[in-house]
Amino acid sequence: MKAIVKPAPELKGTINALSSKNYTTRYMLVGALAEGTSTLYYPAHSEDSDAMRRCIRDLGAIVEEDDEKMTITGFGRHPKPVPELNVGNAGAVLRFLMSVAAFCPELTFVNTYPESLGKRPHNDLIDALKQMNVRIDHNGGKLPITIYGGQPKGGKIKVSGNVSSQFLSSLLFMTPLLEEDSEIEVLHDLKSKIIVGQTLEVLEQAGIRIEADDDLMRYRIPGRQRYQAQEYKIQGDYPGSAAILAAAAVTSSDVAVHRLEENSRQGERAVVDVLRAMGVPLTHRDGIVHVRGTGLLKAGEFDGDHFTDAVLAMVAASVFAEGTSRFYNVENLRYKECDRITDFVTELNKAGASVEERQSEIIVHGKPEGVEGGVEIDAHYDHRVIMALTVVGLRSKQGLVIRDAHHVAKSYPHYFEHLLSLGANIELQD
Ligand SMILES: O=C(O)C1=C[C@@H](OP(=O)(O)O)[C@@H](O)[C@H](O)C1
Ligand SMILES: C=C(OP(=O)(O)O)C(=O)O
Repeated sequence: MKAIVKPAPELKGTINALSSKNYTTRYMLVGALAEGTSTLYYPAHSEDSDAMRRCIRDLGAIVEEDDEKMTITGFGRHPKPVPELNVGNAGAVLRFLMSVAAFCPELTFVNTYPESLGKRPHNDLIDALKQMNVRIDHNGGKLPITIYGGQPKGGKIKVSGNVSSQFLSSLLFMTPLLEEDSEIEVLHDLKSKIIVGQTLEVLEQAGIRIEADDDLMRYRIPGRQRYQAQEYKIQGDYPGSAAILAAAAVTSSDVAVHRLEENSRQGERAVVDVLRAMGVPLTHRDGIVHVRGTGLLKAGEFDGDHFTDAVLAMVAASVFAEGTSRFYNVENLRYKECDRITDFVTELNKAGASVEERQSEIIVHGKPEGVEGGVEIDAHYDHRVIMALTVVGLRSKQGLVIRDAHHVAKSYPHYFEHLLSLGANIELQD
């Protein structure tokens, strides 16, 4: 699908935020690891959540759904020994299930997105699982990956945290089910640290006990635990909503996004403060972020690791700010659906923005007068590139054509529909 994004001077209306992708994958997983029946209210519906649902079903969970809820009868620590799983393009789903696969005799994760997930590294998790008596065949740390499990062992486990927090989260979900107690030590830095808080929150709700140091670098996990079947309610998604808020910030707007809890543990909640720091007029109360945009923004300096999945949307907003903005501590954006520094900066500059890259920074020289546009953008298989470039297109002189825009469905299938409902002028062509 091609998205032809035309300039939109004004956006107006109300959106219900989609449900959180990162909570949905976690609640589905803990539902599958429990032995009774859990209920998830308002789970997300997107390619990534579909991937988790498909995989836990393949592994033996019974999943039933109606319009508002999903019930999951789990398999506990006894997944069905299937030969193969297809996680689509979902990094978190792959990494969380690699540890679960350690309970299966032989399971291959296939490579269906060679240009995206197929390029992402998983060595740090492979190294950790090897310490646990799990044998693994892999393609230089990448897909396809075959896990020969059966008898995983706890004990002392070291895992590096400087590429992705998902490796640590994966081990935190699996180690409580082991016979032995475990101690996990995180080596190097821990990137996307905030999201590990979401993992610990969900584990606690599922009745799992874990002792974590305050800096989240060491954990003590008693073995022989059982996940409890529970009821979970999924909150609105900040990372996806960040793109809608950025669109409202760069136009003349009156846009309210509902279902965004003020006290959420999603790191991307920080976008409210980032936009405020850029001078965007907004309020946040009763779960509603209300932007009354003027299109005037000022530059700022931000530690992007605090809101990793919303950095691209905030960079897109800063393209129109007065002054130079700096997003630092973002090196691990290079290991996501595409290289979100080099690939994204290339597309922004193609659109007429003035953006520079460093190994772990994105530097934006703002153009309050707008960018030229009038070019075709490559989506690089990345939903967040698509959402962010759409924001840029809305304030370009000649619009932008985004190729392969259907990849937006990885996390936010209704993104264009939501923007259209606010009055954006976007044509979608198959
Ligand atoms: O744990 C999770 O669900 C996620 C962790 C983050 O990845 P990294 O830890 O690789 O930064 C985030 O970007 C991703 O969308 C989801
Ligand atoms: C990086 C992302 O997801 P994942 O790592 O789960 O593929 C994302 O949603 O932006």
